Amino acid sequence: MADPVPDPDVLLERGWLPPEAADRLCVTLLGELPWSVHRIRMFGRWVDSPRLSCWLGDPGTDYAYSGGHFEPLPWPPILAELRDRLAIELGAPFNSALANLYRDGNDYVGWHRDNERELGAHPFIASISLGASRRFVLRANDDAQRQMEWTLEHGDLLVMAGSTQQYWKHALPKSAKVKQPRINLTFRVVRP
Ligand SMILES: O=C(O)CCC(=O)C(=O)O
Ligand SMILES: [Fe+2]
Repeated sequence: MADPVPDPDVLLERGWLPPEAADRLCVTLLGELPWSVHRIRMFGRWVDSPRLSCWLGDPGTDYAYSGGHFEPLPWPPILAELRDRLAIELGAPFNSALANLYRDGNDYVGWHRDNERELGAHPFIASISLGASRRFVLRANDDAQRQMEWTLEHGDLLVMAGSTQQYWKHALPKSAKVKQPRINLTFRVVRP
């Protein structure tokens, strides 16, 4: 019999950012990041990604995902500070981040893995949630019935590590009742 798929290597720290810091970050990023619609490739077609995004990072951390290619925007000070705190606490040399803005519950991210070659064999991803609470779901690649989910809230930190991207997909489903925006920051280590 094949080895069972390991559980995802996920850590959730509620309220990692205190409410006032999370509020300030959310308002600043909403107003100041140059949000845009990324074009991604889905089932062989180019489509608008169903959310707004902004790719940030050190020079040279160009990132190719879903068929697109993105040059990073330099770190705004408020994000450089957050990156440094995460790097120290988690012991990971984060050099880039994908910021996502879900304008309301109609915006979403479909099932995917963050397993691009640039992220290495065991991608280490630290994800900060700001604004509206949204469901975040993990599903085993080989068994759609095997799922786990969390409601990510303002100020939460979620870390995905180890073999999570190898064996599990994740998604942030639509939610008709959500009327408020949510921002998500996923800090990553991109190798040349
Ligand atoms: O918004 C989230 O919590 C997840 C975003 C995500 O999976 C991604 O940007 O790769
Ligand atoms: Fe992802």
